[in-house]
Amino acid sequence: MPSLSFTVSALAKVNLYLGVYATKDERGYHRVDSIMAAVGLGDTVTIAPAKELSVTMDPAADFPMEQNSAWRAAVELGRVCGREPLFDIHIEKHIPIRAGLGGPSTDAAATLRGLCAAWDIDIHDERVAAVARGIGADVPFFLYESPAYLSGAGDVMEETFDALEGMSVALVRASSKGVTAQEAYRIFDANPQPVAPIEPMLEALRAGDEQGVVNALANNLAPAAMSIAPEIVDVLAWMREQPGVRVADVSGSGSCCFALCESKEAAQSLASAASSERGWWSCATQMEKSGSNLIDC
Ligand SMILES: C[C@](O)(CO)[C@H](O)COP(=O)(O)OP(=O)(O)OC[C@H]1O[C@@H](n2ccc(N)nc2=O)[C@H](O)[C@@H]1O
Ligand SMILES: Nc1ncnc2c1ncn2[C@@H]1O[C@H](COP(=O)(O)OP(=O)(O)OP(=O)(O)O)[C@@H](O)[C@H]1O
Repeated sequence: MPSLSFTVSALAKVNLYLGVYATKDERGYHRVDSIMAAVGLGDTVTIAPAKELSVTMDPAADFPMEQNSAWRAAVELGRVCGREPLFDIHIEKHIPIRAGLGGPSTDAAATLRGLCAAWDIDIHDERVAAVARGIGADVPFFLYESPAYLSGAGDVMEETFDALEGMSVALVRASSKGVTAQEAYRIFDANPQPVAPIEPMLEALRAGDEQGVVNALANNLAPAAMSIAPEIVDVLAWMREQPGVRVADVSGSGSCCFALCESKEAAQSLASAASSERGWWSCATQMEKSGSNLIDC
């Protein structure tokens, strides 16, 4: 039995740029260009040695543990590395689901990070990247620095940027059942949307130009998310009117929206007003340098 326990922070992401194309790969996944940034809202994943594998969540999951992204990541990494994943994995959930914030994906990436530490495997080993991609398109992002540009199905690392750390962000999600990525891509196929040019966002990130990032924010999956969860339209209109908001958009497939704010205070006031005036889930946070981090071992 391995001897060490690990605690890993599993942060959420927002998409600063999402360009979905109608073309698909052999799995039926759309070709996308995705630029994601980690934010300070996160789950906490604790991994402790045990006699057999188990995954628990707080609040408790309403689905079998074998379907948990963390379980799938542990089993698959064990298989490719010839190890038995004998761990209790416990996830303290804070990231809302069906929100486009990458919750299940970051939990899987945090599990991979913890198991790599336990088994002394380089997190950037090609086997780990392949396992990550097999669990979900967003998983590889959480193994690298943030922000990052990924191509392919949104799972092939192209470039990371030394930019935006600490930038204030507010997250708002109207209460509803949310949107799954699968549903959003299905609606996109029925009505494909044009892709915004990616170069202005890449140039802004390379230059560390915050205003350039604000100007280049784009997501052509947002109309699909809005048709599934029409309350997004109301949330975004409201956010864009709030003081200190530089820009606001849908994160990935939604239904969570995010605003890049002028200050920490602006993000905090927006989040409190969203909850107190509108009854929406909200969070004031900031951009972080990496989507998953070992915080204790
Ligand atoms: C919307 C985004 O979150 C933007 O970052 C991602 O593209 C989705 O990433 P994800 O939730 O990790 O996606 P997965 O769990 O791998 O896939 C869920 C479903 O989304 C669709 N999917 C996902 C990614 C992609 N490039 N094309 C797709 O068509 C597929 O129907 C897939 O069955
Ligand atoms: N660790 C996990 N945390 C939460 N949900 C999980 C986890 N593992 C598997 N799931 C399943 O994933 C479903 C949510 O998937 P979905 O792709 O809609 O997530 P999301 O939060 O929108 O993330 P993304 O931004 O990556 O699309 C849950 O209803 C649950 O059945």
